[in-house]
Amino acid sequence: MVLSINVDHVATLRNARGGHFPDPVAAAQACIEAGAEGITIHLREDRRHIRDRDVERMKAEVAAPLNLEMAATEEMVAIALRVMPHAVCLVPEKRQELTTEGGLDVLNAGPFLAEALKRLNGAGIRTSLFVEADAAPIERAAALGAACVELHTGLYADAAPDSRAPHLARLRAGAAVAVGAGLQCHAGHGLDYGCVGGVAAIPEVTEVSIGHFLISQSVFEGIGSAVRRMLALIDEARAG
Ligand SMILES: CC(=O)[C@@H](O)[C@H](O)COP(=O)(O)O
Ligand SMILES: NCC(=O)COP(=O)(O)O
Repeated sequence: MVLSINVDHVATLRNARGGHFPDPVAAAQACIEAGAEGITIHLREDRRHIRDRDVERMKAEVAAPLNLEMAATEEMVAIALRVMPHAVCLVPEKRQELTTEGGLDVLNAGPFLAEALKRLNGAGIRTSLFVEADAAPIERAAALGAACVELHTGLYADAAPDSRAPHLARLRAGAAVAVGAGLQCHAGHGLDYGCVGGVAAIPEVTEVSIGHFLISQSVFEGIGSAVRRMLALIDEARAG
């Protein structure tokens, strides 16, 4: 299972003072040195954390697959085709949201989503749609030509531990639908030490993106320790 670390909130801290540190690129390099196999960044339309220069530097200076999360807009597609990250994950964005609140409304998406996927696929970029773990959006993602889906794990992660079972069952079922539809199945949002194991134990899930909790935990134990601890929990869960 690939652990891709989302370093958005290193940029949040950097932007708090408008300076140069902490540097999200240095954080990404530290994550890779600690054993993470990918980096995820979300270039939001409002640039509240990751900025355009961060995207360019992450591609140029970090020797690991870069997964660029972005809205399905002309502006973002043009940036992706210029920077050429390893992967793009199309996610929903609402200006007023604190963080991503759910999966893309794939079933009601306009024609631009299919166009964006065609252009990104055509450039050789691995495409993914961030979706709820339900058959209809997953199957629609496959029909639209996405290579992957990333299952939104927020409801599972935010649930009280003794209430997670139905959310995990939904993720398991969604992962099976995804692979059955010929998609690579990834997962992410809100995962922490306490709940990552349930998702990591889903055999069809081949990549998880983890950011806010791990960067927050880094404040107390350092980024290398947090990455190694998360990897150990993932490995333990995969081993069953
Ligand atoms: C799509 C998703 O769940 C996250 O990767 C997203 O980046 C969250 O947005 P913030 O990083 O702005 O919280
Ligand atoms: N797509 C999920 C991601 O990149 C990280 O989400 P979070 O762990 O910051 O909630």
